[in-house]
Amino acid sequence: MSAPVSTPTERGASDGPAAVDDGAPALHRSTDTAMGTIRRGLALSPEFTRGLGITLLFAVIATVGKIVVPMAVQQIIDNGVVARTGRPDMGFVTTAVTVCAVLVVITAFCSYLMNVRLYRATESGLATLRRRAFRHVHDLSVLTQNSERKGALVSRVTADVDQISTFMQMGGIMLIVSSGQLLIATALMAAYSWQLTLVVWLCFLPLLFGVRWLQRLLSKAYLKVRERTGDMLGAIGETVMGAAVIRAHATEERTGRRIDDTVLATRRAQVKAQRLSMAVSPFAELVASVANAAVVVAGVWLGIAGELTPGELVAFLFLVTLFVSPMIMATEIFNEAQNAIAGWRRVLGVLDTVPDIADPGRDGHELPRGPVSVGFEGVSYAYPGGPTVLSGVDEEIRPGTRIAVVGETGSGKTTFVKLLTRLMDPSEGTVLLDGADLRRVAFSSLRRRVVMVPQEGFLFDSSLGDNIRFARPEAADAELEDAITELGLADWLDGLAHGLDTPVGQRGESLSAGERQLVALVRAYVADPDLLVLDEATSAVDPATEVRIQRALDRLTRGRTSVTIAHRLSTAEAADEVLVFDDGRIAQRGTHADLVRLPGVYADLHASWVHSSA
Ligand SMILES: Nc1ncnc2c1ncn2[C@@H]1O[C@H](COP(=O)(O)OP(=O)(O)OP(=O)(O)O)[C@@H](O)[C@H]1O
Repeated sequence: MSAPVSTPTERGASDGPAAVDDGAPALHRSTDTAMGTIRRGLALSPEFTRGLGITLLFAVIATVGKIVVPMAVQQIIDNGVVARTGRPDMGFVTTAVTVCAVLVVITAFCSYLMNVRLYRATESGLATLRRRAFRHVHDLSVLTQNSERKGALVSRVTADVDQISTFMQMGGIMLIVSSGQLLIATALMAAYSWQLTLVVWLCFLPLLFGVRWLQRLLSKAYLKVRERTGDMLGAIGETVMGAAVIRAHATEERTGRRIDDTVLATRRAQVKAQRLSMAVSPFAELVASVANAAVVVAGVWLGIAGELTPGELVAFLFLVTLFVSPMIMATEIFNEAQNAIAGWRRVLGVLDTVPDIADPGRDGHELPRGPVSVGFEGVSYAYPGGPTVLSGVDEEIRPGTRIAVVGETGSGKTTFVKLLTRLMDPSEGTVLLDGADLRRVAFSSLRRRVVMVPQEGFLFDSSLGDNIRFARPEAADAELEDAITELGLADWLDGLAHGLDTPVGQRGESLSAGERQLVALVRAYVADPDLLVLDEATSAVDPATEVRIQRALDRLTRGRTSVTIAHRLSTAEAADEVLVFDDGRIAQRGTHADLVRLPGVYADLHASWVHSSA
């Protein structure tokens, strides 16, 4: 693919541990505690709390409205059905019912408005969180991304965010309503009878303590669920991507067993968490039944003592229901909240991973246009936690030179070009472009000047034209056609029934391997870089395509500085100079003609090339 060096962040071995800087406002960084996680989550998506005051006002009205019915019942029983005159007062009953009906309608409307506002706020907040998380994943270095399976990474920004969404939309709304309902019910119950209120609270206290204890267990259990889900999605994603290899090696059964293991592990984690959470609701219902029974007994006793009217006792029983439902609801929300906090933690975990290759941004150096010179000064590199794989590289590449990089497998060629394109920073030493330390060059400038064409260019499921203009979306069809002609590929384009509109399929699978290489080369040509870094494809193509590729490569590299990891003898022969890698060092440098005559690594390589093509 000729994508510009736009993933310029790769974790160098010298980097310290990940700290936090996601460009977000200064945040409370702790996610150790549930509150810390919620605070950070809310600060990252301010939409969650925007306009919360008005939403709360509707919530208060909607909640206060709930006490209208119990109060009306009490009034109707005590002052309507049993009026002071001794006869039912139908006028009072009618007025009370009418007022009650109006208030219930207002309450329902406020409840609707509250819901709409909360949904809107949570959806906006989640959209921000998703966008932030996806962008951040793109800012992370290839090395950091590779340390986690792609599926697991995707799960962090999809499934985990969805989990937060479930809580924010269902639980969040209920939490506000339930807390208000609990407070109001308590206040009104106390107004009717403080003794009965005490009875109710005494019944519920064990539940509160029990829930706090369960919170810790549930928190761990749900974090495990989220981790297992990530593993499962990662494993499934990987096997879907690698389906062809799995089939080719007939490892369906073994792969299936691996997937089964992750599915079973997820199931086990879910069952464990659910078993814990299921204990909460029956316990709450038991407590509620005990509270109701205790209120009836104590209420009748208080009534006999003349401290409670029948209407007040009936109203109190209504209020106990009003009290119990948020209590039970709160325990359920609590489960959702644990799950959501676990999800939030994992999303924040992604955001807390520092892009380890920093863009100097506006303060960065702008490279002037024209063929680039490249310098390596005392460059060494070790992958994180690994041995040194490149050491003491001191090289100068003059502007406009075509360099072929050759060497045994594992000798450090790819590492060399990754450092050159700043996919990683050296552990020691400096890489220079036009004399400027690569670390000081602005990404925008680097992306314009330097383009890397990997072995297997990634094609997007779009048309041929769209894939070619990937780096320059504004390029018109005529420009693309000119580029194709200039690279000597007009006959290839003419042979395609739909020309630039040819659909390439997912990952370019509707094209042949050779054609995908051609697309990658034209894409790089259209991007018009000054330094081209190529990893020559190793896949065999038919002779006609091979000729086209060679012709295109020759024209593409003309007048530019180019560094090509060469897997073919012809590429090394055509280069101005050859860099020969051996065990992480540059063992030889020179023209093909000179090197081939000297005994050494290159002569051996050449011999094996000649032998294999004989
Ligand atoms: N991401 C990585 N993490 C750890 N070690 C790595 C990583 N990539 C490469 N290496 C190691 O670095 C060494 C050099 O690898 P490199 O890919 O640069 O070799 P190469 O010459 O390009 O090989 P090939 O021709 O097979 O592509 C090898 O020993 C390899 O195992």
